[in-house]
Amino acid sequence: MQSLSQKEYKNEFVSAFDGDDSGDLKPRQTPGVLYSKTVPTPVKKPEVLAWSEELAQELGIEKPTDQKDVDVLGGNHVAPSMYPYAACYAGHQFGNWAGQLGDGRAITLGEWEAPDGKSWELQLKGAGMTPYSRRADGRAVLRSSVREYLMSEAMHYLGVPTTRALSLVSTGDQVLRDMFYNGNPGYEPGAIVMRVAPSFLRFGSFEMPAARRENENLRKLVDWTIDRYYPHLQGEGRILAWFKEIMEKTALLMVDWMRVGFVHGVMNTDNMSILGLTIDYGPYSFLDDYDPDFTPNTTDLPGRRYAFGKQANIAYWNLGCLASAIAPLLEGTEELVAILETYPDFFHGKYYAMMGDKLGLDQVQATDQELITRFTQTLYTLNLDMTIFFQLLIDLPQEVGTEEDVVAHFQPSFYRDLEKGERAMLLSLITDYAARLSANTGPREAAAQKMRKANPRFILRNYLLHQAIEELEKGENQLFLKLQAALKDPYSRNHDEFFAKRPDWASQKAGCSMLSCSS
Ligand SMILES: Nc1ncnc2c1ncn2[C@@H]1O[C@H](COP(=O)(O)OP(=O)(O)OP(=O)(O)O)[C@@H](O)[C@H]1O
Ligand SMILES: [Mg+2]
Repeated sequence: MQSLSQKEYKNEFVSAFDGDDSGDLKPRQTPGVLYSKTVPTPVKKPEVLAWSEELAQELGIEKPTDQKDVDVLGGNHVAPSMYPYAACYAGHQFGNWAGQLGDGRAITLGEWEAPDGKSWELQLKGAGMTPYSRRADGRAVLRSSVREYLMSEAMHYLGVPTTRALSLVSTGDQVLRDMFYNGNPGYEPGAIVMRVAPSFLRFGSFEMPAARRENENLRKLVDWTIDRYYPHLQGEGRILAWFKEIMEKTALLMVDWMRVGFVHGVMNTDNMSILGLTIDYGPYSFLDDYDPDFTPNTTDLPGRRYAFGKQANIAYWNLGCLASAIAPLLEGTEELVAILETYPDFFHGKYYAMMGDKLGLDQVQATDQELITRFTQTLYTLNLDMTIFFQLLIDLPQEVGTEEDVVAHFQPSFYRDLEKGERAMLLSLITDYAARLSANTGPREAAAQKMRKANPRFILRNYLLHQAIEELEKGENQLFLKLQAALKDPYSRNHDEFFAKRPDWASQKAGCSMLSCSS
């Protein structure tokens, strides 16, 4: 175990590429470089609110005991071997080219080598102005930092690829935010999350040099990324092979999001990880009642571009942007396009296999695809709670029984009374499902086991986060601690105090269902 302040950090990204070493924080375009040196701006009084001990153990990081370590987490101390920087990236936002964006409030401090030899970037989110802050302040509020801290860890324990969060620190400073975008800004407590990931490179990191026609930078970045993160890909054609892997990782990520009912909310290309990780926890949500049109992001309401059911398509679109960015490195685009076009089939194959696991099917036949579609249609039409419904499905009795029996069994997943036709719809689905389940080659218990692995029982619902944040702002952390414990064990029945639908009061309340990007 080593302490944050005494570690010898590596800075391999910085060593590999030209950067802007000036340290100047004035907002500006930085052509020709992939990053700018950025020292975090000190905060008034950093205090550790939360610490991810399991992650720290894995990385060999000592829990902060002295002020210097806490100061690293708050951006008040930069260890001598660190080279802190903000990365320069671009992006397509809501379908439009946005040009240079960059880390406007994220600062990578250095690379931490873990005992197993793996390297992790340590990054502060909310640590102050960078050359990419544009007109904003480089800060993050407690509300959004709690959401990022808890949710990235929750996703990890759900088995969904994600950036991780090591610590949550309050800064002692106030941050001005117009939370509802209604012209009524107010002060909120500031906070900083230390995130870790093998890399925070995004699709937008490649779009930037491509847009600037900096072919040398682009080629070097692609080569470096493959050597470091995809080292098994060597020789002729490796850029294509690399793109295929990113395509597959991204598709698998979408499948995982659909499995657990996660809606990201801001799938711009600058929020797409080159490693297929979930990155940037902003106005995200789990689904409560199943609705493919649900978007948690108030800014996204007009087009619902980032709604739950559109995520797989948006990922495809985003992969198209990445393909365009790397195309100049290839002789022609035919093969690249051919790989891209395998996405829909690849995704659908994995999607149906995943849904088969959720339903406990031994294998998914063509007729099962119809059954799967009936499930999602029924969930949607009847406004059923996704998570609770699949849990109840695991406990379905061998004998399905009458319509009353079925309705009573699934009652805990209802947000409203069902009409006559809806009750019949549910009965017929469940009857057909039970028949299909008995056609499995394995025993019923094997199906149940598969279902328990595919279907989370605890999800971090927005209203729970909202309540935990309200408490924290009053200086209480009871609910926060309970959620932090529950999220580590999401497939068990050990945290059934949270096994409940979103309460009525939370359905329209800001922060409990929908959120703005203000963070
Ligand atoms: N308070 C802020 N100060 C400076 N820049 C910001 C701020 N909030 C967002 N940005 C910048 O605006 C762009 C889009 O923001 P977005 O909400 O996707 O990212 P984010 O939540 O800040 O960070 P990340 O993607 O690193 O998790 C990014 O370039 C981001 O750095
Ligand atoms: Mg972002």
